[in-house]
Amino acid sequence: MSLIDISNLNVTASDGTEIVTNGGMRIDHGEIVGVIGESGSGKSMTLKAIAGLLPGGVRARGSIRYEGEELTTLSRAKYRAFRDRELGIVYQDPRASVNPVHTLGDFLTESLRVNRRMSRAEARERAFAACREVGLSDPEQQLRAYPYQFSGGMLQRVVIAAALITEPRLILADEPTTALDVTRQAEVVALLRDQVRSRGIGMMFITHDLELAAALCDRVYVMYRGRIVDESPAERLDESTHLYTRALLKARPTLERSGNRLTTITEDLRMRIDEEVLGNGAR
Ligand SMILES: Nc1ncnc2c1ncn2[C@@H]1O[C@H](COP(=O)(O)OP(=O)(O)OP(=O)(O)O)[C@@H](O)[C@H]1O
Repeated sequence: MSLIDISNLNVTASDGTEIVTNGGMRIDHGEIVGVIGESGSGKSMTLKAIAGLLPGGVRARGSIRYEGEELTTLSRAKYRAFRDRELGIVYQDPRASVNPVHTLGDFLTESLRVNRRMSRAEARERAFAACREVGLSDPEQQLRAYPYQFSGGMLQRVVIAAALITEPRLILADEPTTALDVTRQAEVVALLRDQVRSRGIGMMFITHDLELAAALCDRVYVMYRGRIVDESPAERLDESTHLYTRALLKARPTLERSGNRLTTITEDLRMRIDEEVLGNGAR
């Protein structure tokens, strides 16, 4: 049985606009699954549907099973308990995940104290260990600090520590390195990969970056206009025959052809992709 098994997922905005159409996806135990696609293709909304964190007015229909348990019918309270028990979530901007007026120690220990009812001392011990695991050298001092005292890369390490501290079995990572400078990006990806692999847990990793997805993931889904249009083992992504995946591969910025990515997907090509994917030209 897969860790996560999604079928017929439809995510709809309050005005009826379809955001995700007939989504189907699975993540096996211990598997790192990439989701790639352009901005607005529905990657984050798929993640939020799994986490039960869709914005107000946005609805999900269909089936999302976690080890066979249907999530879409859970009450709010049960969904919250499920998230706390099973999921770790890492977003793009670490500053949006933390409370600027709370110390990082409070941030890291809050869910342990509130949801796991750990004593202050026990939660602090756990937080120290979690900090060391993500490469923070002086937890004693760092846990007393406030978010503004940390660089983006260091803060993302703390957010990853917080995502792992409750020992989840699935990490949902939404472009976790996009907001970081290039030198920090590789470190944070390596940290996530090492932690996920050594714990044998699953991860959904959303990215715009095809090369990163190919290098990090076991399997990759490609999304276009709310639809999952292609799926490939990561090491064979380069060989995909899907028109859109081929267009993404061609549009990759290279050293010779740097600059705005995806500029080589021309309107003409887009119309052909729409015809193939949607069956009837533009939506
Ligand atoms: N609160 C909302 N209500 C209605 N529609 C929304 C809402 N938030 C986002 N959308 C729409 O849902 C679609 C998918 O957005 P989503 O954030 O999942 O895309 P994405 O692939 O993650 O893009 P990005 O890479 O830019 O984050 C977009 O067309 C977006 O405009």
